[in-house]
Amino acid sequence: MSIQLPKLFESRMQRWLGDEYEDFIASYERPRHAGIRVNMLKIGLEDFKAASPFELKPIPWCETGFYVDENERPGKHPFYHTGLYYIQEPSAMEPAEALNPEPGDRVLDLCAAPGGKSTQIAAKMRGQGVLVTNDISTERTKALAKNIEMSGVRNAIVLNETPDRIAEKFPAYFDKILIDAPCSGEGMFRKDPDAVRQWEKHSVDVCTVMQRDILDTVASMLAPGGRIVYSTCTFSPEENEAMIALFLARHPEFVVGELKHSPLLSPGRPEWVAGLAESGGWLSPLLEQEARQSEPGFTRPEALAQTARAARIWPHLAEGEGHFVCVLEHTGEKAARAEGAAGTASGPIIGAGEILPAPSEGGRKSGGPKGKGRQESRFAAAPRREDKSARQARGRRQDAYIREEASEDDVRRACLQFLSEQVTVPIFGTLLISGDYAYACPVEPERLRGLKVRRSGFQLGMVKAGGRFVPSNALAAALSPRESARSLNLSSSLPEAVSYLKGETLTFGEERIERGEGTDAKGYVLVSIDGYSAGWGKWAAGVLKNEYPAGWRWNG
Ligand SMILES: C[S@@+](CC[C@H](N)C(=O)[O-])C[C@H]1O[C@@H](n2cnc3c(N)ncnc32)[C@H](O)[C@@H]1O
Repeated sequence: MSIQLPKLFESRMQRWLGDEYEDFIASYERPRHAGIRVNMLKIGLEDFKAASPFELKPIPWCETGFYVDENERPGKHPFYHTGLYYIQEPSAMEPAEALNPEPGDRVLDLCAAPGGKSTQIAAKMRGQGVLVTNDISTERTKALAKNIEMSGVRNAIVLNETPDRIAEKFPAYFDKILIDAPCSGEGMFRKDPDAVRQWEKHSVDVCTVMQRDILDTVASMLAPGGRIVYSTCTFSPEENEAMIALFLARHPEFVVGELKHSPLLSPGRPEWVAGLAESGGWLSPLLEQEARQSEPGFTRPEALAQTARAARIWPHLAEGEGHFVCVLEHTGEKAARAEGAAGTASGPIIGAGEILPAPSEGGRKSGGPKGKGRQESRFAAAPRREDKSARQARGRRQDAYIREEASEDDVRRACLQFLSEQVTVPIFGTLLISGDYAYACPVEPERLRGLKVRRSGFQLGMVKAGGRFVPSNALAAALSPRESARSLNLSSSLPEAVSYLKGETLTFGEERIERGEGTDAKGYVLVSIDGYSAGWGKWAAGVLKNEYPAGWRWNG
């Protein structure tokens, strides 16, 4: 066998799988499976199938997921840069399917980096509702923010926090929570040789402590009647069935929900936990202690039996790596949420030329723009009255822009001005200014106070020296060409697309810039590839200055 599996792992699997072990171990000789998931925020499924440069084979448990040949290098196609798909391990597509987020939901993805499941959740939410996506690792939230933005997500906040600090700000808030838990990673041994190196005797023990704490904290953030999906990419029953059974013992207000099983999604294995408990010595110290303390703990047959309703994806039974998924339903009654609550389709918009109050949790506060007509209108930055001292202060600030930070009002004004000139659709949320950056925040900004926030919402842009507003690439990626006052379409089959993605300057005449009548060709242009937005360029006198961000560029 080319992969050297840890001996202890082998003996544990042999013990649990019995006759099935030979098939299981033989799967390590077969190649791993690569997958992509179509981003429905940017393209419809049928359109993608028609345009796909790759041969696609459906992934049975995810309608938008497809197996692709890794040798076709899906990361090296212009469509990848336009966010039309996300490269994702096929089994990893199941947890967000089980969570089933819907437009208007409030969703937390707690352990989210680098963002595979968050982008999947966001696509299902269709830009409506609130997605809080978080990871405890500062470094990993950089990739998370980038993936959220490249996918054109408009309703996400990216946090870099511990679960308990989020819980302080969002008690009983979320309708749906995904815990893609840190785990011993046994299911990833075939895909990632590093996972083998990192696995050691104590991995399972260490992970169970983290998982237990995360589950308990998350329970306090779920609204009555809500749903938690707990997933791992490991086989060990301590981190899966036992973890769930103990959670049920501590939280009788939850039951394990049904999952669509198929020959490819196998049921959970409660009998392994019962066997563990009886034989002793196989449990992590934490679980042994818990099982004793929280009598009847997972030895309660009824709680343990529920874990059969969880699902496992096995590499010898399905085309995917090892995964465990369990739905936990809160048995409380769902409270009705008032129409117009934060982030929903009828919620407040920014860009109407006034500073809107924070969105209320239960519905719209007075003072914000109201009515359908208002939402359909273009942005119009209404002039605001400014007294003499404010005018003088602004004048001084503009003189000293290079040395001084722009004030909140400057950023707000510049942002609204830009939106009114460039963007032809409303944007939902409260305009929140953080340093030089402007965001459309989908929750009451007060909730974010004191938290480590990487993105306070949909990043619209920033103010640079001289008071110049520079739109973010997040904004570009989320808009369609017709939502921008100027746009330029490049063809994926011509070298110009890759030139743009490499950050090169393009030269062309104004006739290629699509724009409304009376709109000057000079200015910010939304650059798309085959009709799907990628980023900004700034055109003047036949030259398009490339604004595609360095960190997103095509390498090599
Ligand atoms: C399995 S990975 C997540 C993969 C991600 N869900 C995706 O689909 O791309 C687990 C993540 O949990 C994060 N993590 C570990 N402990 C955590 C904690 N206590 N709170 C939040 N995140 C945590 C890790 O940094 C890691 O990024």
